[in-house]
Amino acid sequence: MSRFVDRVTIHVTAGNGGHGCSSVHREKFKPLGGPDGGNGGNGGSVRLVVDPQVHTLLDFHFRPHAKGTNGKPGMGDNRDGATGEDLILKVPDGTVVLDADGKILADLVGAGTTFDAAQGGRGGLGNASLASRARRAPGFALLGEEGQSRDLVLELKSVADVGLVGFPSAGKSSLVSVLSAAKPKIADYPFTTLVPNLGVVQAAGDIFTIADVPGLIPGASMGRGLGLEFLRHLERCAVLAHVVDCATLEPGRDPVSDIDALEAELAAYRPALAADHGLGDLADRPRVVILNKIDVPDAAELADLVEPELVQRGWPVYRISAVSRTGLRELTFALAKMVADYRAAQPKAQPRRQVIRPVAVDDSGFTVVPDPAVEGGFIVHGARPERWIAQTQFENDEAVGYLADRLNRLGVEDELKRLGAQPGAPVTIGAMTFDWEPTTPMGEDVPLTGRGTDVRLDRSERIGAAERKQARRARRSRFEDGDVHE
Ligand SMILES: Nc1nc2c(ncn2[C@@H]2O[C@H](COP(=O)(O)OP(=O)(O)OP(=O)(O)O)[C@@H](O)[C@H]2O)c(=O)[nH]1
Ligand SMILES: [Mg+2]
Repeated sequence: MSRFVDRVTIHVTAGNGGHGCSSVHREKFKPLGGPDGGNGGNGGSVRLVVDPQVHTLLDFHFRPHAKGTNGKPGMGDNRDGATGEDLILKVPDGTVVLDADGKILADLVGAGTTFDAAQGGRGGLGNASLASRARRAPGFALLGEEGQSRDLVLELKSVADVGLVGFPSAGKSSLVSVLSAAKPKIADYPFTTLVPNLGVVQAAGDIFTIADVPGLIPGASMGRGLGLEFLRHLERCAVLAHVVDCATLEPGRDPVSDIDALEAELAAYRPALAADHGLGDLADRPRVVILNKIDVPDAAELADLVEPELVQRGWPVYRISAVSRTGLRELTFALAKMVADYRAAQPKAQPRRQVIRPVAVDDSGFTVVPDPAVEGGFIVHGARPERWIAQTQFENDEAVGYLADRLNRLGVEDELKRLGAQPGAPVTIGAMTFDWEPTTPMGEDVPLTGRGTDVRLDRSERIGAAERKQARRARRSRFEDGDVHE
């Protein structure tokens, strides 16, 4: 029996998007055939998928880092880069996903249930996709976005069929060790068991699992002892079995009062996931009472004494000894039958194809706030402007011009103006701070340019047709004047 790992922190990183390509189509006699740079491929995401074949989180314990494949960059000739492959992490049924702060993000129940752990970065557009009427041959492409990266905590509640409930040293671990191949630690001091052990029990054709959990003491539902830790593991058990120590010499304890004390704890426990999949309250779970240690003479007598009262409560009672291995056969078959009955009574679990995604946030807006660290500076917040910054090749003037246009269209410029930003003010968006140069000198309209460089970045030095004509005329007149001989 492998170690039963039930809580692990994993670091998931999705693949980065591939960069877009900036390329110009070339062909014989057609040297400038228009932009043909392809788009970068999207990065691969990381997904958690419930697989009924997986029973522990052990793998994650050894390999806590998971990364999706990067998207490939776009290429010339309109070839798009390949999409990165998604990384599928198989998790056991009943895995609870929490963020690093302990907030529950998802409870994965049912084969095939999927959780998007990290979203792959979008591929950047190539210059072919960026071409428009106003910008016929863009000399730049967009960069691929980085893949999402985050830490997640995976928690597995033992999804055992039978959960053992009992005071410390009642013999729970001993029982699991004789019923299954599991070898939990057994000792005569309380709280020997600190993490639950799962055992697989075979009863003729039936197989069921049994969870040996830490001992329970009064006050556990308030967190005493290993309290809540213990109760958490019982939430998904189909059958609860009280393991009672009939040989205890502690004053004030006897089988009936032990059971009553533990029942009170079960009743007081508010399952964190009570409503989630119709398991109902712990109180509704079928019970069985196991009177242990009857190899001790006094214990057998005590068992005789209390058995009628327990039977009267409607609970099946079994007398066993884990040490001398008596009464185990009947107990095993009885538990197998209770589990089978319970399973049959449950609505059939449909294989679910549910996909759980982080709630989509509205990313259309943006806000501009004064920068507390810099006098006269501003910070622009917003998913889109921040994404655009990440997509921009800042060494390329055209790309910067395109970014400026996008920000302008979104209204960032207007908002900066409204807040009284002065030209040259340091403006921070995402990881980038730059001096704000209004793209439109206040109040003036800039005509759209044709292809190539944006006029606003670089005033054109090219000579217009009118100027050429004038120059020709000037040359001709000089020639007629004979100046040409000089
Ligand atoms: N005589 C006798 N002793 C037993 C029997 N079953 C368990 N014990 C003893 O009781 C002590 C406690 O047994 P464990 O199996 O560790 O008890 P536990 O309920 O798992 O205890 P915690 O893990 O501390 O909650 C050990 O010394 C066992 O040898 C039994 O049937 N007869
Ligand atoms: Mg134990």
